[in-house]
Order: sequence, then structure tokens, then C-alpha cells
Amino acid sequence: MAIHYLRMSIQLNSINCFYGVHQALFDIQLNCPAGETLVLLGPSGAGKSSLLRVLNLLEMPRSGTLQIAGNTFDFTRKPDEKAVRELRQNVGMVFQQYNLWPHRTVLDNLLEAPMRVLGLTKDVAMQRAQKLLTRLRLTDYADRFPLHLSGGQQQRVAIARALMMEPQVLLFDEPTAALDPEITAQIVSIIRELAGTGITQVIVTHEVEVARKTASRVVYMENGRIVEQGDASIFTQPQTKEFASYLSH
Ligand SMILES: Nc1ncnc2c1ncn2[C@@H]1O[C@H](COP(=O)(O)OP(=O)(O)OP(=O)(O)O)[C@@H](O)[C@H]1O
Repeated sequence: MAIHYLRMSIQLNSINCFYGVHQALFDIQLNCPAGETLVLLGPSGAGKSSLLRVLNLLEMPRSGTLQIAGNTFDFTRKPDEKAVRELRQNVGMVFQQYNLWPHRTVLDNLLEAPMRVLGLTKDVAMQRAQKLLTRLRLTDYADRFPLHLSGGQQQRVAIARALMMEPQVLLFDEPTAALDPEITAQIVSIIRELAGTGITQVIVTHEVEVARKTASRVVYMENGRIVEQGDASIFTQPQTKEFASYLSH
């Protein structure tokens, strides 16, 4: 009989994370198979951003293990620098404030990291950039500076820039915060389109509607702990009174 192993893109085991003496994450256990879109939900201060930031090592937990995109980290030891660099190439991040280079054009924002970090030639990087500019409907803005673009356009540039590295995992911190409903719908449709490409996505959001439209897996957190996790069916059949109450507000 054939045995099928589920290809896990992300596994967290017993993660404990502190800011000084304040513990922000408690004993986090999480599995996310490759190709899923995982949404992290929970009230303010629940630990969603901290958990997201652990996934690309912007926060270093005090203990526990992380397996992501083929790398494994045991946080009781100092992480290997080469493994950290590899992780950052394989795990892209789209920040809430976009974090674009303000004095570089959209095109140069896209070309910079793949040429510097991956060593791509300008021709190869340009080919990648042109495809992404087309895919994200940004071709008319290639020569503009980020501050001359709307929030939704800057968000699309930030997504294109992360995709330039061809990451296995893409992290989003509040991708639709401060965007109006029409632009939110555009970003939701981009996330859904990306889900079809096999990339694994992890999204922090306060917007339950955005979560409902994008998530194939859901994690609900409170006070640094995962209260409930499952597939998208938990939106209609929450298993805990905490998640049910969150959804009803
Ligand atoms: N840099 C920091 N220094 C100290 N404490 C922090 C820091 N960042 C977060 N915290 C604390 O850690 C806890 C989790 O914060 P986190 O930002 O992960 O929550 P969140 O669920 O993303 O909240 P929000 O939805 O408001 O962004 C909170 O109690 C927060 O005050």
C-alpha cells in the first residue's frame, strides 16, 4: 500500500517567545501543509504579528522548533547564519507599511534584491519583473516612485517585490488595512490567484471577511495561545466559544 506523506511547508513545535520578561507566545503548535493559505485571527495583542514574525525569524523564540520551506531551526541553539539567509530567501514578507524604497522607481524596487541577493543578471531580473508587473497590473507605474502611488498600488508593488525572489512561503501582515473596499477586493483576488500557484501563504488580518475569502486554514489566537485551528469549515462550525464569539462581533 502506498503511503502518502503530506508535504509540510510550516511546522511549529512548542514555540515560546518573549519580549524581555513579557511572554508573547505560549507553546505554539502549528502545522501548515504546502500550498495552503493560512490566516491568523484574534483580538489585538493576541500574538498574531509575533507569530508571523517568528516565521521569517524577525522574532527569535526562546524555545521550540520551526520547520519552514526546507529549513529547520531549534531555538535552544543559536541559528546557523547560512540557514537564516536561506530562510529569508524562501520566505517573503509583505509588510503593512509596504516598506518600499522611496527613492527608487517601482522597477528598481523589484530588481534590487534578486540582483543583489540571488545574483541574477539584470536581463534575467528584468524578465521576472516584467512578468510580475503585468500580472499585478503595474506596467504603467514601472517608472514611478512609490510615494506617487495609491496605497493599493503600493501594496501590489510590495507583493510583486516579494514574488521576485520566487519564495515558497509568502507572509502578509494586515494586507488590507487602510485600504478601501474596492482595493481590498483587488488584494483578496491577488491572494486567491497566488493560492492557485502552489505558494504557501500566511496572512494576519483583523478583517474576518478577508479571512473568509482567502483562508484554506485558520488559526485563532488569544493571549499568546492558539485557541482553535482547522480548515475553513471552522468559520461556519467554530469549535470553541471564544472563536464563535469573535466571529459574531
Ligand atoms: N516589540 C515589543 N516589545 C514588547 N512587547 C511587545 C512587542 N511587540 C509586541 N509586544 C506584545 O506582545 C503581545 C503580542 O503582540 P502582537 O503584536 O504579536 O499581537 P497582535 O495579535 O498582532 O496584535 P495587533 O492585532 O494589535 O497587531 C502584546 O501583548 C504586545 O503588547
